[in-house]
Amino acid sequence: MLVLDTVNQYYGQSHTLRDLSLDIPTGECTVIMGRNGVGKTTLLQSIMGINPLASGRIMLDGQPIQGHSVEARPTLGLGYVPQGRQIFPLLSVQENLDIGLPMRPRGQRQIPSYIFELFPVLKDMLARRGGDLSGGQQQQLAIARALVIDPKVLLLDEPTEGIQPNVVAEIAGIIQKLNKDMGMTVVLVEQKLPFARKLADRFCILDRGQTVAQGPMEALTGDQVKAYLTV
Ligand SMILES: Nc1ncnc2c1ncn2[C@@H]1O[C@H](COP(=O)(O)OP(=O)(O)OP(=O)(O)O)[C@@H](O)[C@H]1O
Repeated sequence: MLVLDTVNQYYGQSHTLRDLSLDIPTGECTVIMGRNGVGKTTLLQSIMGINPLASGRIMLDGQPIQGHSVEARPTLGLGYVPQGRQIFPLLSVQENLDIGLPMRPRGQRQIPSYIFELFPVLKDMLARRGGDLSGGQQQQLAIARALVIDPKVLLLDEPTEGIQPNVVAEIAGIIQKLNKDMGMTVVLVEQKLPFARKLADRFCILDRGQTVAQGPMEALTGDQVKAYLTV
């Protein structure tokens, strides 16, 4: 279980996450939703240690993780696919993947073979520069790169943003395999409601840095969608 307990975070004077508490159950897919600017990316970045907390605790399987540096968080089992993918455009696909290898245990520093089973397209493009891939292929590379460390929890920030519908369906299938077949805990920031409904077991809606609604996905009501999600 990943637990956020009364988390507060500021950018300068700007109070971005406000007493935010959230339980993310192991093995489930939890979607974080909310309008632009409510703090979804900040929440994921705080879990990854990119943004220091002003107060509150983040615990993974009962252990507080704030004491761990941003570099150490992946070794705790946290895989992160940032918004906008942020692959290295001038490095090859192989080099982008290899970046995670030093975080694997000694003696096991090779790309796990299941990654190429999930993303066969990447195997055919290992020598190609990341920047020469299509948007969908770059998103696949970003997910694959996060998987190199064998994460327990995979955090994905708007993985469908700017991606063609056929690739969105492919990415949905991959997330489902990771979550439902392999039991990986998934935290998904997503604005597209049908995609969220397809994948998520639970939802959490943020508004101005606070959790305003959460529960099983099927309990999300039309009124909540209207109040917090539609523009
Ligand atoms: N590095 C930063 N410095 C200062 N303010 C920031 C920074 N990053 C984000 N913010 C502000 O914090 C608030 C929350 O931003 P955040 O990106 O977490 O929201 P979001 O819900 O992910 O939005 P979006 O859906 O647009 O990605 C916004 O008002 C944003 O302008």
